[in-house]
Amino acid sequence: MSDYTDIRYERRDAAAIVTIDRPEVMNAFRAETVDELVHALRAAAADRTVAAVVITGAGEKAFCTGGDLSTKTDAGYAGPHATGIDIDTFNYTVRSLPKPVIAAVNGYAIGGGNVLQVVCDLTIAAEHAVFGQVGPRVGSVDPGFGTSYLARLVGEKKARELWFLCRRYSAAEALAMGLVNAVVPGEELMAEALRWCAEIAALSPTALRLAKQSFAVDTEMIAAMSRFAVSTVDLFYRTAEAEEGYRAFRDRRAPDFTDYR
Ligand SMILES: CC(C)(COP(=O)(O)OP(=O)(O)OC[C@H]1O[C@@H](n2cnc3c(N)ncnc32)[C@H](O)[C@@H]1OP(=O)(O)O)[C@@H](O)C(=O)NCCC(=O)NCCSC(=O)CCC(=O)c1ccccc1C(=O)O
Repeated sequence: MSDYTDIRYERRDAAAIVTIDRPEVMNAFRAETVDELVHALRAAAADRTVAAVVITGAGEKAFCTGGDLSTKTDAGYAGPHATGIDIDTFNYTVRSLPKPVIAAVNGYAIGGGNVLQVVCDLTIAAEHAVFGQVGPRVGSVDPGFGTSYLARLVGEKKARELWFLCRRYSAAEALAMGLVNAVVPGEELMAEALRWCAEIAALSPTALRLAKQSFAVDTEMIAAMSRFAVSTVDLFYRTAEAEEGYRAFRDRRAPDFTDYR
């Protein structure tokens, strides 16, 4: 599978650049997008000339805005996996990839799009990037990497604030709370990501692989929770409460959850 429809895969020196290419929906992912991301990441893992991977979004507005709500049905996202979208295999592939994966956040990183950058090893954000969780507004939740692992990055209080208030945060705020590693002007984002890849390319690949694996061992319980969450979230997606969330987004109105309190 290299005739991708939803992503682009490019090589630049020792870097592999994977771009989510769905700007018409702010780079939201559907089932095919995630399957293609997994395929591209596996190709980068197998290619000995690749030292590091950069994941970014097409255009200047959005990195990724999570699940594509236009593909969501009353039984969850349209697609072949438990919740429709195989986000669990994506998370596993990033974590098990024996090379650093860098998120280059070029705009909105919202919902599952923020979790996507959270799962990456490193994140560089453009100054205009915007971060946030929106699940409780659109009838979704991402337990595991979206909650506990997020709390490892930003602390328990801040992680709960992200989920319980569903606010948006600037790149400067994201840097201050430990959600990203660095912030650069938008026009310098890819050049900076490629500089980081070049630095990585000069280091011992085996030392990097072992370091990455050792980080992952420590959070395997969270990975297991995320896998379990795919089943539980699947059940939640089938409820009228979840349906109210995504329908409200589509209808461009505020959701009304009063019947479910
Ligand atoms: C990102 C916004 C805040 C930007 O707002 P604004 O600048 O006002 O632009 P808009 O006019 O809203 O958007 C422009 C255009 O893009 C479309 N769009 C944006 N986001 C999406 C989306 N996610 N899906 C579909 N379409 C989208 C929007 O409709 C507009 O199109 P027009 O044709 O021009 O009308 C704002 O757009 C926003 O809040 N977006 C929604 C973000 C959102 O709710 N995302 C889903 C969150 S839930 C989630 O991601 C869970 C998915 C997931 O991770 C998962 C999936 C499956 C199994 C497990 C999991 C798991 O959670 O682990």
